[in-house]
Amino acid sequence: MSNIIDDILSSLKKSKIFRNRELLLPDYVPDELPHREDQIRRLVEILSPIIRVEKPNNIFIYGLTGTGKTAVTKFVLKKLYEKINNSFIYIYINTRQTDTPYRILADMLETLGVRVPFTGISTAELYKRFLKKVSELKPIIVIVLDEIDALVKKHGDDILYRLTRANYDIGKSKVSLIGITNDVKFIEFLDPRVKSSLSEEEVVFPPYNAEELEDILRKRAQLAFYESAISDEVLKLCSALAARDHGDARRALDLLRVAGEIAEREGSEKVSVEHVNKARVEIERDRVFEVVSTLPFHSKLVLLAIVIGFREKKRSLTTGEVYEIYVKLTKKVGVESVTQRRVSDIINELDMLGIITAKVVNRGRYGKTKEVNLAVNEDTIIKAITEKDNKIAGLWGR
Ligand SMILES: Nc1ncnc2c1ncn2[C@@H]1O[C@H](COP(=O)(O)OP(=O)(O)OP(=O)(O)O)[C@@H](O)[C@H]1O
Repeated sequence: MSNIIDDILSSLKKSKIFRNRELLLPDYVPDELPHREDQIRRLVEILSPIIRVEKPNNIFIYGLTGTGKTAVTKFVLKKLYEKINNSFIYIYINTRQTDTPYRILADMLETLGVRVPFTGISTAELYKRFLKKVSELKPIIVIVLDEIDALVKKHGDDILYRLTRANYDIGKSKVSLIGITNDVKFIEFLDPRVKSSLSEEEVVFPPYNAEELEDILRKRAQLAFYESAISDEVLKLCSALAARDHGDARRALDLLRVAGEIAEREGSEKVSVEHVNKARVEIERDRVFEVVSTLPFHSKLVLLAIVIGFREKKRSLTTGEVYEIYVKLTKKVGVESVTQRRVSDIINELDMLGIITAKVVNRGRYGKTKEVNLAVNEDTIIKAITEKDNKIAGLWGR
């Protein structure tokens, strides 16, 4: 047994592919961010009052996923901090991970050096302590709230409202906010006062095109891979695939990294086009697994109804057929069913997630219905539904 482990460890140690694989991981902030010069310049200009210890305007940053919003923001703040660290402090919080107003305030206080018990104090009290600490400090406080749509969808915009009011509450201009989101529609749902305060300045991150992605990948690959392990063909393929997807640099980097990992597992000395294609399948399978296994209970049942209907009828299904099978499943698991209207909404949600396709068809005097088809591998769906949910696993005889 220990021989197997030693063998694997020593083969990993002597990677022929990666010089430094970590440089391709999503959290790594590279020292160069090609094709984001405009956004970097804008952010530096907006933040420049901190040099004089004056509060910069609040900034609202938006753009699709993987367009470099987080990387650029962290990069700019880190570089500014290296140069002028006595005039400001910055706090970065990803509100999808730190997902309650309590934890957000607690994290902010802890970054400012104030210890906070895990529970036992109210959010209002924490906010008061935060204001007190901020007004005592000399530097400007820049707070980055990444993925703020996640926070607002879960907890409303109360905490944002408080933070946009912080300067009034302490009677000094000390706190600057940077809100980041990839959900452009989200801002419309904000309280108008929060909205206008947060978007004193707006910075938009457009998607990358294939050539830009290729430049980005090439720079990252030079550091992460041995020169002999990577080819132009592979870089071009990863960029083209990610550009087709909507110019997502994260996806391009993931493809390249996973292709490298597959090449390494197979003992190859070079990443090939075939490795990239295998990486595509592996990433898609992981994505489907992640999306499906975290669906709410009734959405899982609806999806299972679609899989069962498909196996029986071997053709696309109507919403009515899906509903019928779904109701039978709810009886089997002993839960109350939701309405047909809600099932129809769930079908739309599954469509938006890319798990199924639901196309409206006109059936003449029978009115309109939807043609429901599966868009991803059936076995991955079943595995994701049954592995994480005992109640549903029973239906499948596991
Ligand atoms: N111009 C660039 N040069 C090098 N790497 C980049 C560039 N833009 C993005 N990346 C890399 O792509 C990945 C995704 O970028 P980032 O997390 O900044 O995207 P995002 O716009 O914040 O996405 P999301 O909205 O999904 O959080 C990261 O690994 C980042 O380092």
